[in-house]
Amino acid sequence: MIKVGIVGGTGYTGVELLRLVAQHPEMKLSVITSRKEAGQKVADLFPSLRGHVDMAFSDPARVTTLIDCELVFFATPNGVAMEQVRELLEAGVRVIDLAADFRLKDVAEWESWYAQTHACPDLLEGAVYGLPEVNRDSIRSANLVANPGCYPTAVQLGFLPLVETGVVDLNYLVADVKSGASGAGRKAEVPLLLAEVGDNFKAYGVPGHRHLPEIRQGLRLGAGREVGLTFVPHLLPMIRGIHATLYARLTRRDVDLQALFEARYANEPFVDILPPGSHPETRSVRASNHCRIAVHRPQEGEMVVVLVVIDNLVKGAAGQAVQNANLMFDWPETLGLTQVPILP
Ligand SMILES: NC(=O)C1=CN([C@@H]2O[C@H](COP(=O)(O)OP(=O)(O)OC[C@H]3O[C@@H](n4cnc5c(N)ncnc54)[C@H](OP(=O)(O)O)[C@@H]3O)[C@@H](O)[C@H]2O)C=CC1
Ligand SMILES: CC(=O)N[C@@H](CCC(=O)OP(=O)(O)O)C(=O)O
Repeated sequence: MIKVGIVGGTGYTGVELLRLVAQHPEMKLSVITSRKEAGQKVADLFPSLRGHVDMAFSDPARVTTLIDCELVFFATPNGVAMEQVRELLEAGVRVIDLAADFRLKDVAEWESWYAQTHACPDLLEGAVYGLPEVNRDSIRSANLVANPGCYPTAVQLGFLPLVETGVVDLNYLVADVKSGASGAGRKAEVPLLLAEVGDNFKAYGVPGHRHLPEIRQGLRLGAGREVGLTFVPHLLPMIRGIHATLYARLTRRDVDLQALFEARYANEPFVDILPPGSHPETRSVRASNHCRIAVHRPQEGEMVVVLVVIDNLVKGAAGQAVQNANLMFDWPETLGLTQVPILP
């Protein structure tokens, strides 16, 4: 078993990591941090973990045992991991950052979207973008993995079969994506109150959302050229789940889209291409690491519509991080990730 640390264990992705690490046969939780809850027992704060996690939160400013871990997950806000990663890497600790610090290769682009100066731009080149369906081999040998964002996971998995094969107009891709409120993190903010999110529905970030450059970077690499993308996120009155509706114009009419998607993901343990005519639901992936995709060509016209669902906290964050860890430590890729989704 390897020793695992989690920095930021009281957020939604940190608690989801705790749930998954507690069930993982090769990981032993060694450190879990929180500034606000330091000294508190994890199971007192999160009773669902009673009997599974017998440990207290440590103050990240005082903890010295992270460097004794083989693997540290950062489930912290953007800008935290980049301040600490160098020391961990130099001590031989492998790191998976669930935030965005190492996702963009272009430091100027990162600094303009995240409105911060990057603390270690020299580490960007060696960091591996942790989308296993694209970078599996590089992830295996990576010491620093940038876990993708939740929206970027759904949008890239849905568009990649189309852009990699060049069967759509790459100048006009449209991603209309909806997220549950847990995507915004566990914080006390008025827009996240039940009376604001509940029985309500709205778009946000239309002029520009920080996931736009991340998605564009991934699609550009898949297509081998720049892509034009309109990305519009929405906040749904539900807790978990992302639903992406993706639109593109076909440049080839003779393509069998169902066969294309099935072939692209034939060996992927967590990507499920649904039968023709399907409409995936977010609850079909709730609390699981699966991504379910349906591809449509309405009225046999020139538009392709791809529907993608993931759980933002699992395939969109903590589950994907564990999938990456499985690759890094040469374990079966599905180890500890075989949970069946929860219905209803
Ligand atoms: N929610 C989601 O669906 C997804 C989130 N992500 C990303 O994952 C990261 C975590 O997200 P989420 O769990 O939602 O966030 P939360 O806001 O819910 O939790 C953040 C956690 O980080 C800790 N923290 C905050 N500031 C610091 C700091 N300066 N140093 C150390 N610890 C700190 C907090 O605890 P305390 O303040 O007590 O220290 C808390 O445990 C974010 O970068 C987010 O963008 C990625 C994909 C999906
Ligand atoms: C619903 C909601 O608010 N979602 C978040 C995205 C979540 C996320 O985790 O983004 P990073 O990992 O890139 O920080 C948002 O739009 O800001």
